Amino acid sequence: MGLYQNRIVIKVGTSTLTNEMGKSDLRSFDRLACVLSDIQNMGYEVILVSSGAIAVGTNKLKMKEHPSSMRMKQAAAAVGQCSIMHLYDKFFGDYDKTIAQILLNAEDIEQEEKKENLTNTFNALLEMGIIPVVNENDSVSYTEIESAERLFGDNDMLSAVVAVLCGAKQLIILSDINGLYDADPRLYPNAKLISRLEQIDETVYCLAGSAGSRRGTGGMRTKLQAASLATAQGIDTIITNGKRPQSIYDIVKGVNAGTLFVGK
Ligand SMILES: Nc1ncnc2c1ncn2[C@@H]1O[C@H](COP(=O)(O)OP(=O)(O)O)[C@@H](O)[C@H]1O
Ligand SMILES: N[C@@H](CCC(=O)OP(=O)(O)O)C(=O)O
Repeated sequence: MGLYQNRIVIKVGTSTLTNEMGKSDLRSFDRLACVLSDIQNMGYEVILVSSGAIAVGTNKLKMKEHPSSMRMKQAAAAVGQCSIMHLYDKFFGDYDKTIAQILLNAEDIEQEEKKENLTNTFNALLEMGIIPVVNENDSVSYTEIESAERLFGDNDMLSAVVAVLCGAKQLIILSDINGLYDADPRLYPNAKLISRLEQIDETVYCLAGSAGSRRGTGGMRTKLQAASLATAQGIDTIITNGKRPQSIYDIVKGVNAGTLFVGK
């Protein structure tokens, strides 16, 4: 399949969009909107895959703890999704950009007709210079939240699925860490950043531990699975730090920042 050389998918995790107290990190939202708007002004087509609905909803509902039941998680996601779209609309609006919301479930990708509709919608939005903001439709689906048989797994996987569906040239996964290290730096402070990988095999999976913050899910393992799916379709995948979205300027020009998984 041919890839669109100017089309980029960026995924941002909960840990980048919320602070230690679980509240929305407004500076992160603003910085991200600024860089992505600027990148679009430079001629790139931008698709944003954003997590954060459950965490932001949990905060808005003033729940004392992260909800443990499925129904409360889904309710929190329904509330939080509104809030994050409101914030994106506000910040992207400041940079004169229009955004659109696309909420997906696994079956939307599995059925050929739905898949085609979805691709047409993405293409129409991008042609009009609109920035689609994608999340899993958590309120009607549980694949993301806790199913054992998961296609998306979490939003890392969803971002790879979207990158493949849209024929993006690059998938950029923004995390709360600079990239993949040779061990989890939270446990091993001397761990070294790996700047480039041609192959994702079992030895690489062995380096990946679980999520770093209470707010993130999946940790590096799900990012490796996403990179594996995307690179198999020729899509370069980069993990980099969401607190410094300015590195996206380098990444789109092919300059390394974080960890690059080379597309095959
Ligand atoms: N080998 C590794 N290299 C880098 N980070 C790792 C590694 N193993 C585990 N991690 C953890 O993965 C975390 C990032 O994943 P996660 O918490 O799910 O964040 P996000 O919300 O950005 O998706 C890091 O903060 C880190 O603690
Ligand atoms: N759809 C969920 C995403 C959960 C998820 O994958 O979170 P993260 O590991 O921070 O990307 C939400 O919006 O809360």
